[in-house]
Amino acid sequence: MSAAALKIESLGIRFGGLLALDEVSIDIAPRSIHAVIGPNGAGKSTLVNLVTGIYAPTTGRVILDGEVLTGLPTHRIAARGVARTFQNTELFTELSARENVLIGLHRHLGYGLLASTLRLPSFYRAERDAARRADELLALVGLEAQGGTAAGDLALGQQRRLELARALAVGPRLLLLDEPAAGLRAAEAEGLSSVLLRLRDELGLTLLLIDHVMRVVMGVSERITVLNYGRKLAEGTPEEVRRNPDVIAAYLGGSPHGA
Ligand SMILES: Nc1ncnc2c1ncn2[C@@H]1O[C@H](COP(=O)(O)OP(=O)(O)OP(=O)(O)O)[C@@H](O)[C@H]1O
Repeated sequence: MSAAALKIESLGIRFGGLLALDEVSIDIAPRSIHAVIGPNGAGKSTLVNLVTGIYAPTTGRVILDGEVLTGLPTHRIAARGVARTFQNTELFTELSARENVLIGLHRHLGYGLLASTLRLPSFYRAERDAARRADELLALVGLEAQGGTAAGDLALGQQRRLELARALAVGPRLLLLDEPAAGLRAAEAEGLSSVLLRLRDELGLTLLLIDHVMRVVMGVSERITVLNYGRKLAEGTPEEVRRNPDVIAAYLGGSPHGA
């Protein structure tokens, strides 16, 4: 897996009369964690939906390692190595943690209906490899002891890490995270932060992180972009952003949780 550089160029989208994102440009270095923060309705989720191809922009484009993603269908963008997690976890609660990861792996490996129906040797080999890979991914997110536990029985912090493991099953180079720390207790948020750092440092992933939990954002990000009313309000290191008077003013009305 090579590290991915993401270039967001003058990206904009209009929903009827509302300019939800107004010509926003962001450069994200390979193998880095870049956060996008901003008050509710600032355009953060819209940005993720534009990068993953769910929405088509009114202006601008998204470029991953020199290749233009804008205009490609979502599955082609995913095939280029872009994965995401959602604000609300989308786990199969009745299935075990390991099975949830295996589903992600099967979708990705797709060893073929013929091999699986006829139980060809390639099927068993693929199954064995998938089981090993699922356990590796669970260990990576600190859930090695929870493989057999139903996803619905895991604590919220564990469920969020399981979502990460499942997203990793498709072998992404760029991971987009939509509020992974929302609602987590302090210790859980800390556990999540250390997993995010591992994904960057051990897997060499590039991460675009959206979150309101400032402890996590400030603790893991190299750079932060602040959006407000669809526009870029500020950008810089966590320290620069924290001291920026425009950012402080934008947050005065509704201070970010966990700040
Ligand atoms: N599909 C859509 N149709 C119409 N308006 C939309 C659509 N998606 C988002 N919007 C509007 O675009 C603006 C930006 O929304 P978005 O969800 O991106 O904000 P956000 O920064 O992610 O907010 P939050 O922190 O609450 O998740 C909002 O005013 C929202 O109502």
